[in-house]
Amino acid sequence: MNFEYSDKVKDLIARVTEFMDLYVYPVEAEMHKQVELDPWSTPPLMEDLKAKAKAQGLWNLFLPLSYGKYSAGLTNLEYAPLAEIMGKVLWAPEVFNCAAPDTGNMEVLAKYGNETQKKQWLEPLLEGNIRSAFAMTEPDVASSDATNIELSIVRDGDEYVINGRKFYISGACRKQCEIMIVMGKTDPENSNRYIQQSQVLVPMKTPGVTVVRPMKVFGYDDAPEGHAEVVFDNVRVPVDNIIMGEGKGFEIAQGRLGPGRIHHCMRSIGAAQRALDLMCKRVSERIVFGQPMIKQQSIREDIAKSACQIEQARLMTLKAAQKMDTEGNKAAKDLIAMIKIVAPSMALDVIDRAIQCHGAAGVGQDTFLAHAWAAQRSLRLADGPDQVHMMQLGRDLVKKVAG
Ligand SMILES: Cc1cc2nc3c(=O)[nH]c(=O)nc-3n(C[C@H](O)[C@H](O)[C@H](O)COP(=O)(O)OP(=O)(O)OC[C@H]3O[C@@H](n4cnc5c(N)ncnc54)[C@H](O)[C@@H]3O)c2cc1C
Repeated sequence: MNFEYSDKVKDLIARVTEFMDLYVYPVEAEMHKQVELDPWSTPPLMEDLKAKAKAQGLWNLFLPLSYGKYSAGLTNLEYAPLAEIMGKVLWAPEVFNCAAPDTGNMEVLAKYGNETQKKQWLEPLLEGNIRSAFAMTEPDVASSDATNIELSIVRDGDEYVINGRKFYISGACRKQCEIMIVMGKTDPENSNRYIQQSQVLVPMKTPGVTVVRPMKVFGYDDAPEGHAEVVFDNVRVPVDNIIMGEGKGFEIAQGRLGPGRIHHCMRSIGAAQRALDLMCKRVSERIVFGQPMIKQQSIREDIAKSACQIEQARLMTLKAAQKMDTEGNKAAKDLIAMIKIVAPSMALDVIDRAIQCHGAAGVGQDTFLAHAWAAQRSLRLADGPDQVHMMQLGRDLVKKVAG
């Protein structure tokens, strides 16, 4: 394995770092103020930053080479250090049009959408002109098992009629969110539970779609993105809005998750690294019992353990990314599961230590730590709870050895 970056990637790392230093970190407080004023709209500051990033060619870096004309030309391995830098500020990935759930939705449309769907939805998403959501989880069933999904999609002539309730649908609260990819069942009685599901494009403004409320994450509403509870009450869309065809929902969901999961992990590493950097600064400045905190052995251990954990996770992420690039997402399945199990918990450990070093300030609003902790804790659920990855990984590893 060779994780030495090419000159092209070194240049991008320098440019994304400089962009963050010049334009993102200095406006973190201002961004929060703008969000508070109008929680469910894209803040004007975000639009300014997007325009700057786009003008500098720091745009859509996430889309791997295999997506042809839509790709910015980077492999997963090359994108990893860039996503890590963006992950240091929760809202920064959007500045570069590299934020979930849009990234996953763009990948789905690029890979599985037809030409009309691409024109109508992928192109404005790639331009950053609209936002999107992916609606799978339902409050009434254990949604970590996609075969449980109950939302019904029934064909009626040239239309599908959709009924059901979803929650924690990231992005759907935002006024600029125009399209949802909705997972439901077109064939609930099929004896094969993996072809009961389909994915359908539902414009947010379709009659019968209601955003009931923003769900919270440890008290955070994560505006302007938010995580919506959404009701579908006799929602009608043309049959052409189906992606790939009936019964393909599960297959598309599987195809979407590999890249999305590893992108989350890259950003988790960035969040952990920023927490460690803050911790280092704090312990060298703060005097406890007559000397800087760093003079204490336990603090040095916290710093050392955090650095070890971050580097382990980083290397594992790079290995998974490289395998995706060289052998495909399916071949990298085990490594992606491993890093999805490891990275958010690692980030939680590191952020928790950083919180402790910061005392009360660590749980407050003056550092990014508390919100970062909440986001990383959610990631142990979102895109599949840890236990589901472990269940599948354990099963597959044993199969390889014992047949
Ligand atoms: C901040 C946030 C954003 C999200 N964004 C989206 C989104 O945009 N779109 C969307 O569709 N969903 C989204 N989700 C939902 C998320 O994907 C689901 O919460 C997740 O898939 C788990 O489904 P569930 O909540 O129904 O939990 P359940 O399926 O009810 O599982 C509950 C718990 O059961 C345990 N469990 C499950 N299986 C096993 C097992 N095999 N062995 C042992 N224990 C097990 C796990 O501890 C699991 O956490 C988001 C969630 C959060 C918190």
